[in-house]
Amino acid sequence: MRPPDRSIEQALIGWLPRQRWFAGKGRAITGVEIVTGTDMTGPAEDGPQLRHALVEVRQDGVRDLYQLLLGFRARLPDRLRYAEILALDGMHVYDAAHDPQLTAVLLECLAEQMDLGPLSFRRAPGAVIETGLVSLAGTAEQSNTSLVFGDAYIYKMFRRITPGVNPDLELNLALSERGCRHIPRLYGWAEMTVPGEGEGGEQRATVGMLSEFLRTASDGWQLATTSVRDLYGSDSDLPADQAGGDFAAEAERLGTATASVHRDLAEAFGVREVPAQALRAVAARMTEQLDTACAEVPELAAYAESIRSVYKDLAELGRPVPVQRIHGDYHLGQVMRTDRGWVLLDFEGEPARTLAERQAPAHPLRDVAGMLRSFEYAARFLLAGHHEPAAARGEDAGTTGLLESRAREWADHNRGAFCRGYAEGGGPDPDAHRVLLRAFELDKAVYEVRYEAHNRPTWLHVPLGSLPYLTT
Ligand SMILES: Nc1ncnc2c1ncn2[C@@H]1O[C@H](COP(=O)(O)OP(=O)(O)O)[C@@H](O)[C@H]1O
Ligand SMILES: O=P(O)(O)O[C@H]1O[C@H](CO)[C@@H](O[C@H]2O[C@H](CO)[C@@H](O)[C@H](O)[C@H]2O)[C@H](O)[C@H]1O
Repeated sequence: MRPPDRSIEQALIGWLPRQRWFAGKGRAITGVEIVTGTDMTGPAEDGPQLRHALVEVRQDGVRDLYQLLLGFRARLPDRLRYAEILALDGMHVYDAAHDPQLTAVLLECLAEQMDLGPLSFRRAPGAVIETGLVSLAGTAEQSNTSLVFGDAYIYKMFRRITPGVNPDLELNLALSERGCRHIPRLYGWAEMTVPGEGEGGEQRATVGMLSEFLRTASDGWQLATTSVRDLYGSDSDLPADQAGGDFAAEAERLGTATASVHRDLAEAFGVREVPAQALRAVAARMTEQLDTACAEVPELAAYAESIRSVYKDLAELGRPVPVQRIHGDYHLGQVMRTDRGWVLLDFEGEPARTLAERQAPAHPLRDVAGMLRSFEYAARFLLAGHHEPAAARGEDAGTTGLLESRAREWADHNRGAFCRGYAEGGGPDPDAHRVLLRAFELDKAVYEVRYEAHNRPTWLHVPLGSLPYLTT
């Protein structure tokens, strides 16, 4: 007999905060309710059973929806022990995302375009989906759970569910329709009916996306940081382009691929102009973010005046600027180099923003700024501890100065290459839009200061350490 929902809900209060993808960490959970439960396997005497669950989690008066795959087994094999949520009356309830015997059902549902209660599974136009592949749940630090099926597909199971079409699916669908070669091939998606705003309101929401698994790809962050290590380890007289492992040619091609995706997005969703006077509101929002960040991270205050003056330049730009759909959370961890060039992933936008904010059109140089910040991160993150006085680390000041200057050299060299590739690919030339680019880079750096303070305090020195450069 399966435990009653009440017992599962109770167990989830302790289990959810331990999950990497749970967005409400650090806030007390005041209630969990299984809003919909959908059996995805038939009743089996002995075998495991799969139930899809949408749960509402209440914290500080805020209600969030999360998607779970619940597995039920009378005997839990040791290999699934770590995924257990509850054991009651001889039945184990566990996170079935880790059970390939059950996740295989997802591929079947997608291949057959099944409708199961509130859930609908759909194939992308022209796609054929092979079933019977074994899945492995990704171990990456992620906001969602990804299941790799064989070496053919990756199913992204969105964890926090927001009513509406997820921008990742929305943009991937539009880019696929345009034949864009800088995204993984889209095979299908899953959606469901979820409670919406207002009394009795219901809406559809995207809950999963099946894409081509890029099995031979290398991730941009790994490639870039390998190049940085080569430079740190090389003879100090060798310039960045001769130190081995030079990343600049890749950075340039990445710039060109970015411009190509921006062009496809502009054609698919259109471009509109933001009048010059509206830039005051944009600058005011950036200033608000800065004030909040300064209150949380006092070290930022030393740069506040210089940052404000850049935002003032933006407010007074005096000309309209074009805006369009963009990636929205663009960094080296979101791009992969494949045998067909750079491929862009995860068009969801910054995880902490609302759906409306993530769907809002923006200037494409915001993405360029995001990637330039990422180059800065790649160059600086190995300087861990180098924000402390050299003597405290038993080093002389010369070593610190040398590493700092090598970091600057790597970042400048690759920034230049990326911007060149972006302009050559038809994007707005970053060099010709310095006010916009500087404001976007600083806005991102301020976001990162808060992000690191909340999520990875040992990385806080990375965005803080680049502020002297960005503010001069
Ligand atoms: N199509 C793909 N092929 C290969 N690996 C992928 C693919 N999509 C995602 N990944 C891997 O999974 C990681 C997380 O994917 P992402 O879409 O960014 O998920 P999340 O929204 O949870 O952060 C990526 O950084 C990449 O390493
Ligand atoms: O990938 P996510 O959508 O979860 O994005 C969030 O986490 C990122 C870190 O994983 C964070 O990115 C920051 O760190 C990266 C190196 O780990 C660096 O390349 C990025 O430039 C930097 O912003 C991202 O900001 C955050 O939204």
